[in-house]
Amino acid sequence: MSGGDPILIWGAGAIGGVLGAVFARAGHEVHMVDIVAGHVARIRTEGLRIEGPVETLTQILPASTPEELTGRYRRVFLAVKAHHTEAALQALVPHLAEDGFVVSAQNGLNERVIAEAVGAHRTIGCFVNYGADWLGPGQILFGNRGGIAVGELDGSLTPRVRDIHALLRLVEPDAVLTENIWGYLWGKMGYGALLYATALTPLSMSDAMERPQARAAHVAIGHEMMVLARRLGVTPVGIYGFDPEAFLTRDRARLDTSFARMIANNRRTAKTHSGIYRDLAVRRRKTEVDAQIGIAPVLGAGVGVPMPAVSRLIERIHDIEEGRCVQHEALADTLAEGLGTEWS
Ligand SMILES: NC(=O)C1=CN([C@@H]2O[C@H](COP(=O)(O)OP(=O)(O)OC[C@H]3O[C@@H](n4cnc5c(N)ncnc54)[C@H](OP(=O)(O)O)[C@@H]3O)[C@@H](O)[C@H]2O)C=CC1
Ligand SMILES: CC(C)(CO)C(=O)C(=O)O
Repeated sequence: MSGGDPILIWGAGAIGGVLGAVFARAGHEVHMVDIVAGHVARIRTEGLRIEGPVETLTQILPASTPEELTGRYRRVFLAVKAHHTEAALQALVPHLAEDGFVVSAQNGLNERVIAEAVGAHRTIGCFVNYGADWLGPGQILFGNRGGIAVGELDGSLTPRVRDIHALLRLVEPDAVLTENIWGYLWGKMGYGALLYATALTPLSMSDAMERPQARAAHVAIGHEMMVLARRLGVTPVGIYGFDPEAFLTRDRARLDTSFARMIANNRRTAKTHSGIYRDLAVRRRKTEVDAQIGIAPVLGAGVGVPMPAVSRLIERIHDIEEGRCVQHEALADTLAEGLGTEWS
């Protein structure tokens, strides 16, 4: 057994499942929590199987539903979808030790919500970009390696964040310990918004990003996000080929390079479609849109940054969620039309 306090993973799906299985394989004591009873049962009997091109492993782990869980934990990873964060926290907080903290292994700015619930001093920020899919009870596809960054919200390099960084390096050897976690989270807000645009289509992420007809919309969406980040005083960090400066300045050559890199990276993954696409087309359920990129237009309104293309994107995702339209190859193409923000 490796040193350190036991680790609680709250949300044992694609992201949390990979974390828990890899930590446990390295000898850490890990407890998994999930609301899907059949998944929990499989994890503690036959084990959690991680499969795909990155690596294959099976770990039998202690696991519970939130109702079954007992005890208090110091090291907690939260890996539920962004719109489940508040509900998860309600059940999680009684299990958080006095000196415990929650690491958000999620997309979006959930650190704000977690800090509201448990205090900023008990919240650690984390950016995750490896690709994974929950395939069924006890079974997760680890589709591709991807960036991970972890940092305290105030940028300080504390012993506990160094400890979490060391853990995350078990999953991604190049995981970064950062003094600018908000920069990574906003980099992913920009890139993530593009993934929402790709999910308006049935195409793979790379095919959707490659369509010239969608380029103006993609640029407008990324631009609005990066203008907002800057207005909020954040310096976004480039991730997975997404170049914040290219989207901020809309420099054509730099954008071409950025798109080429995002497309090439997404061609190398066994996870061809985003989690958003899977929610819409495979799992047929609501996406994280409101809790993830939906907060951007609200923040934008507060600081005078209009976000018309992002707002249209959010409306289109709602249209699909609520059955008013279906995914279509050209659905993203018109998002920037007539806004005067077209890229030329
Ligand atoms: N998958 C990926 O490749 C990536 C995902 N992310 C982000 O990581 C986060 C997690 O996503 P992902 O792992 O894909 O999601 P999954 O749906 O695969 O896993 C989340 C798990 O948490 C469960 N859950 C929901 N509510 C609760 C609750 N209150 N208490 C305990 N468990 C709960 C879910 O059940 P149910 O399914 O019934 O809701 C599900 O089993 C998201 O923010 C996502 O955007 C970031 C980078 C890549
Ligand atoms: C596609 C991916 C893994 C980012 O690369 C993602 O964040 C998602 O599926 O939501």
